[in-house]
Amino acid sequence: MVPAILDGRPVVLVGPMAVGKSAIGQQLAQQLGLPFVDTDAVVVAAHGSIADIFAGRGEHAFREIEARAVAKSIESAKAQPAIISLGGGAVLDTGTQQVLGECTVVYLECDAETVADRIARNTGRPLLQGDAMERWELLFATRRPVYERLADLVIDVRSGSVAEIGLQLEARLREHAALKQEVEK
Ligand SMILES: Nc1ncnc2c1ncn2[C@@H]1O[C@H](COP(=O)(O)OP(=O)(O)O)[C@@H](O)[C@H]1O
Ligand SMILES: O=C(O)C1=C[C@@H](OP(=O)(O)O)[C@@H](O)[C@H](O)C1
Ligand SMILES: [Mg+2]
Repeated sequence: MVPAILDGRPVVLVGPMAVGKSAIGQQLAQQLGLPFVDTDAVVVAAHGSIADIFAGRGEHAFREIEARAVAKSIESAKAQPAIISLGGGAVLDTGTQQVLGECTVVYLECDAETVADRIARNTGRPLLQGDAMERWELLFATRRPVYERLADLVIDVRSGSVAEIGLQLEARLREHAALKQEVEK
């Protein structure tokens, strides 16, 4: 049976790099007893590391592979409910934007100050080579309107642990599902 909190739709977490999409998605899935799908992990399992794909085949090839992984993951989550976290740039694909119209999209909202330490610790992201913070801020500025436009729910992740934000997100999803049911009555 599909849990009422999902409202029949896959829940998909979006937002810029290092805001916690993977960690909070995993946490939420665990709370709800649902499978968790990280589309970056789907890509890596089939094609090797993201850094190697960027280096060997370029960003364009990565985006094509990513869009297919996102579409497949969302399609299967319609039949077999799951929580899905995307990579930060997946929302740029117009096909993905369309598919997200059939999901509950959660935008994790953050700022440069909060992610600075996490970005400094993890140097594996190909798009953050060089001055990582400058690159992050530039990417965020161009992508922010897309995240905002696609979002059904916006969660402020500037404070709180992964566990605390997971519980907040669960409460917001319940509220959202209940409101939708009320409107559809
Ligand atoms: N609210 C949080 N508090 C502390 N650490 C966090 C929080 N959210 C994420 N992290 C940590 O930040 C790093 C990046 O998180 P991750 O989930 O990989 O981000 P994303 O998938 O958005 O790039 C990970 O080490 C994760 O454990
Ligand atoms: O923002 C991006 O363009 C990217 C974000 C990464 O995922 P996270 O947002 O989970 O770090 C990963 O998909 C790739 O390095 C590209
Ligand atoms: Mg991630």
